[in-house]
Amino acid sequence: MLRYLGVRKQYSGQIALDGVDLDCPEGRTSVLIGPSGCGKSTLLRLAAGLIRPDRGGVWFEGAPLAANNLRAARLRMGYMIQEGGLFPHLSVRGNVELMARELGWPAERRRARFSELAELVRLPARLWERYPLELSGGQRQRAALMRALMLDPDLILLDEPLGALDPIIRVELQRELAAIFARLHKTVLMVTHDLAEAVFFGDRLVLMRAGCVVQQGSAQALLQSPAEAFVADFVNAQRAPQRLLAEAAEHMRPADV
Ligand SMILES: Nc1ncnc2c1ncn2[C@@H]1O[C@H](COP(=O)(O)OP(=O)(O)OP(=O)(O)O)[C@@H](O)[C@H]1O
Repeated sequence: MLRYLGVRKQYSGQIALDGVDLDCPEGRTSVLIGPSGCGKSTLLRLAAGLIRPDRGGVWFEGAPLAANNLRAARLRMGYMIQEGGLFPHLSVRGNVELMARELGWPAERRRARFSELAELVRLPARLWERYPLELSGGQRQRAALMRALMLDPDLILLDEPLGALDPIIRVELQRELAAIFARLHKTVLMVTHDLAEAVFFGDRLVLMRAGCVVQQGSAQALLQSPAEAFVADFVNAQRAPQRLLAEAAEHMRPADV
């Protein structure tokens, strides 16, 4: 569904992506991991069409993303940027319903979808009319997640979606989101700094370093057969690599074997 071919991207002379080939298959969750600054968010921005590659291309549903098809493609994507990116002058409801309003959804449909999502992310009704500045970081993150999911997109791009949440809500949301993505056959490309979260969500893990993909495949493959020393170092830097391995075995799908 989403494919990067030979993608290179520089920001003012500094290389952010150095020839990335990556396939995000339909109905699967691919998780980007790697050290800070290795290019993970840049990959999401390219998919959302916010920036253009200097070389190579980003393909969505078999067609290269270009000026003439970007808007139609964007309407089928939900994108949540790292800090949430809520508009400060709009309430939670205003932010979440913005695109649906622009597309002419009747008020009743908007409200029904809003309530469904608020329940999913556990955002209490007393916060719905508040402005982003009146929310905690975790509440803002949940509102941003609602906004990304509002139009029921086929492709979901999430940049550290659960990073600001407290551990209990985070674990609950991990479970529910993973179940929803699987049930509704969503294609997801997600960034996380937490390898345990990556193992939990990811059908496919993509480990990056300095603008390049170092290894991609099942969590099991990454943990048990690291392609190079960097992969092993990255895994071993986690608090409980052995536990991750057990979890990876538990979450493995038949297709990954
Ligand atoms: N707008 C920009 N202008 C200049 N350099 C940028 C810009 N955005 C990103 N970069 C640089 O490009 C590189 C890749 O950035 P990117 O945000 O994709 O990394 P990341 O892996 O998502 O990092 P993190 O995990 O810290 O969010 C970094 O060196 C970063 O400093």
